[in-house]
Amino acid sequence: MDKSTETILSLQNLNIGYGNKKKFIKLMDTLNLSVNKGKMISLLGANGVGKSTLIRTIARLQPPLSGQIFLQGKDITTLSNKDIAKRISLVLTDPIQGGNLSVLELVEMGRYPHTSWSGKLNKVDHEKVENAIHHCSINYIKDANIFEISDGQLQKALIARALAQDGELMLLDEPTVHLDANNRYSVMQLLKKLVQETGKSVILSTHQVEMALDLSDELWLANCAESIITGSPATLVEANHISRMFPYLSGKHTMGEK
Ligand SMILES: Nc1ncnc2c1ncn2[C@@H]1O[C@H](COP(=O)(O)OP(=O)(O)OP(=O)(O)O)[C@@H](O)[C@H]1O
Repeated sequence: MDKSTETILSLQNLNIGYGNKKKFIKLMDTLNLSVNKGKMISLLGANGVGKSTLIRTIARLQPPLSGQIFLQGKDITTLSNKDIAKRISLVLTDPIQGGNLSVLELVEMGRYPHTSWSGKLNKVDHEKVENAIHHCSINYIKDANIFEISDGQLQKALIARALAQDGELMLLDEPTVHLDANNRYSVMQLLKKLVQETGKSVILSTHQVEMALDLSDELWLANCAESIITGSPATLVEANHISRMFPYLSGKHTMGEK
């Protein structure tokens, strides 16, 4: 099979939201989407539209209301937690639990789904950790404590942990939140570089519309009233979906003329 068209993720008739006996909130309806190998996808949409919920559902942190999710052809409900962790690397915005870790130790945690019960890292694990640190250009802080480094550096360390985990799919919920403009750009560029150099697929949620337009292979536009609209940035700009959803950008951003 041509690797570039290999489907890593497929969502089939997926409905997401929250439901219990008292309350039922459907956020996104009948999602039929797929992600190919080596693609960077940005998930855009207003506050509360359900971006984090979608990421959490794909990562199996919460169940869908209905429908199915396939990871490399396997229904995720049939996979063990360890299998999921080997296939999906997740970067959330939650504060890190775990106390007094160095950057190196944080990145090493990415290998835990691959180690035996002892949790001991072998030669391959150490190589993957070194590689991830190298790719993310954080060698200079690898011995620093994670509480001593800046938010931008920590975000890169978390991405390195996800890379060391070596899942085919990286899911990141607002990876640039709390970062200054330079660091937002540098983190998004890092993700782009990783997609190009490692062939991983990335889905990230963000409110950084312009950077997503510049760097993504595909956008998923989540809108309360409709199902997700997908396409390349150029296609979605041309079809006026971007100007309709983000009117503040009007006249400021058309593809190729910034
Ligand atoms: N555990 C929960 N139970 C019920 N409703 C929830 C729960 N968690 C989130 N919601 C609701 O689901 C909706 C979507 O939340 P979500 O965090 O997925 O949105 P989002 O698009 O990521 O928003 P933002 O851009 O602000 O981060 C919100 O209205 C939120 O209040």
